[in-house]
Amino acid sequence: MLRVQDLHKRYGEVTALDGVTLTAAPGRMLGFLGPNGAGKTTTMRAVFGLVRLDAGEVRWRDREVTSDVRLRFGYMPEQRGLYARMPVGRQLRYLAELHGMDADDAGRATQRWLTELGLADRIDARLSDLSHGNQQRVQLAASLVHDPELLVLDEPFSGLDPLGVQAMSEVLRERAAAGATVVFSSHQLELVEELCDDVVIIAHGRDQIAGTLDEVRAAADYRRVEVRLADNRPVTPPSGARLLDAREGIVRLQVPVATPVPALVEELAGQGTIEHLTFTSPRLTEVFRDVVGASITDLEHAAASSEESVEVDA
Ligand SMILES: Nc1ncnc2c1ncn2[C@@H]1O[C@H](COP(=O)(O)OP(=O)(O)OP(=O)(O)O)[C@@H](O)[C@H]1O
Repeated sequence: MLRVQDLHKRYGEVTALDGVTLTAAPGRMLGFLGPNGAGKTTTMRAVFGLVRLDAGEVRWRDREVTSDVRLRFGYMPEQRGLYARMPVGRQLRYLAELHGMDADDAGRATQRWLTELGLADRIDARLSDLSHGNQQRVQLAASLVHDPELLVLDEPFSGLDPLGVQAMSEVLRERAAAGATVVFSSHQLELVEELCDDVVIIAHGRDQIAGTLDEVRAAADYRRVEVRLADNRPVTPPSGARLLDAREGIVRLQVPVATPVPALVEELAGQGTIEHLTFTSPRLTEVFRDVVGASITDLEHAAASSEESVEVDA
């Protein structure tokens, strides 16, 4: 279990972390989300001791995270940090040995991961001679080559083509299934929804919502309704509902969570024959927009009221 507890970090005037707290469990995948500048990279770097924190702590399996403990961690940083001119295989073997593997095991692990990621024939190529997506695969291999118990990846999917996304997804799923704790940040929320068991959304260096994917989606105070009436008859939103959009005959509505489903069905049925009706929790994208939008509004209110109080004091 990884526990990140109440992290605080300022860079001069900028508050990067303002109490970030999260837990990631073995055998599960955690999506670590937040808008640009929310503090995701700073939190991840803190797990690896790369940030001098003002306050807070990181614990692994209820113990302090020392450099020995970190040998069992794997990190794919946002600023990819491998040696551009060194042959791919050589640097993977080197990194495996740095993490305590002997030369034979390091060689085998290098072969295994390059094969698994479709790069076996590039083992002697220089990293800089590979395409962007293949360099990203090597970065992934570098974070995995020592078989870490905790895998932390900063935007691993950015810039990958659909096949690269699929390969990356499969590896992460397989690692979690093998018992590793997997944490990754991403702005591709559909992908997060597809892959993750758990989700944390942060904004302004603070966590805003955390839980299983289902909990986070169900926490919203509305549900999504999709409806199509026979003959594409138009739908008038029932009382309390809000029209989201209408495309190809399907009308999407937001209804308050307290709306009784039978009453909703009755009202829609009164408008025509229902051919299609679904009632689901909002998508992660909607939750993200709600949570992050609300926190920006809160901050603006706080700023406005502090300005007001300055004026009153003056
Ligand atoms: N070394 C640094 N010096 C000064 N400010 C920094 C430094 N590192 C991060 N920050 C600031 O801290 C805040 C959080 O940055 P961070 O990179 O953690 O955000 P992020 O959530 O990873 O963003 P993104 O989604 O854009 O990658 C930002 O305002 C950033 O400018």
